Amino acid sequence: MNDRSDVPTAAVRTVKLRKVYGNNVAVDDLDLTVNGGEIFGLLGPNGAGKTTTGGMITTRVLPTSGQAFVGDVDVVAHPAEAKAKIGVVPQSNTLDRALSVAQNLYFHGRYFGMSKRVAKEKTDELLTRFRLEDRAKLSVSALSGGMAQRLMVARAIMHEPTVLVLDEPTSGLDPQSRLALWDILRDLNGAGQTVLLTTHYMEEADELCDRIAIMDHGKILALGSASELKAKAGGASTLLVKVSGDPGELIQKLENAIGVDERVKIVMSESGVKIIGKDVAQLISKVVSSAEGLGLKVYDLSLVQPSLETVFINLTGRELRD
Ligand SMILES: Nc1ncnc2c1ncn2[C@@H]1O[C@H](COP(=O)(O)OP(=O)(O)OP(=O)(O)O)[C@@H](O)[C@H]1O
Repeated sequence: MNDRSDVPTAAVRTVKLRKVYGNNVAVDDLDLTVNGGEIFGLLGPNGAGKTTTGGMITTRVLPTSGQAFVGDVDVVAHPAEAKAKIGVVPQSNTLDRALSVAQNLYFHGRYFGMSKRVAKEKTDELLTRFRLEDRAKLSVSALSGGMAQRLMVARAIMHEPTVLVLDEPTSGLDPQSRLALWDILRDLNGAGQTVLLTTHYMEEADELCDRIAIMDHGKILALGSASELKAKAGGASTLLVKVSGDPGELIQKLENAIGVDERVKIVMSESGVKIIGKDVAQLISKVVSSAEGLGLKVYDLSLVQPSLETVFINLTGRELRD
């Protein structure tokens, strides 16, 4: 007997979800499931299609084809119903500058059908919870970036959505505000809130997310927990080499000396030359002699353990960063 009554409905599900802009396939037949109660991260470089995916799930971008569901609600067929189940924190500041901090919350509550009394109570509760009570009467333009972001999260969860969707939530925040926001998201999730976020910060995905989908060119390249993804990279680590002089020459020479294939990849990054592979520690002497042969001085050499960055480079041959 195939009794599926005990299988919980996914918090978010996409079926062959697709968005095409002109000739550009921004999201390419994406099948994705976010389980209730998890923090799910879409990790990828700029232009991977993360924002467009989030936009389609949150009804702000119309799919070219395919479907997206929040719970069992089809977001294209029933956008109003879907919106009530979704809390959105967009990439840019969308707080209403004509309103005070408290009013931004209050009117959001009213918009979602709360009575004046309930909207007022909820506003006060959220201002306290997000440590904004002493700013309640101020204009939102008086808030720091971190505070504005906290207010946007407070506003997004005010109507108790099934899923909280955040697009690059810590982009542009200082490190302290970033950590504070991670704490807030962990607390919310601890209280049962399902979270879907997009990010191009591998640390953010690594630290925060239960499961991560690595995305590039509109497709998911790999999916799993951070440790599962790192294990999939076959334990590849990174040898980071810094030389005085032109590292381009060194890359050329190393490619000849080491032989680059699917087991070893060499990329140039801002921080130096990265050699990625399983046993790269064994290549140290070859790297040093290659550099010396070119008259380049190696002034730093370090071995970096597998990270999501390694996973991304292994999958694409490119760096995750811009
Ligand atoms: N409104 C639009 N019109 C035309 N092309 C678009 C539009 N929005 C996105 N694109 C294109 O779709 C692709 C995916 O963009 P998207 O913004 O979803 O990526 P992303 O991974 O979220 O990157 P970012 O972090 O820069 O927002 C890119 O090639 C982008 O140029």
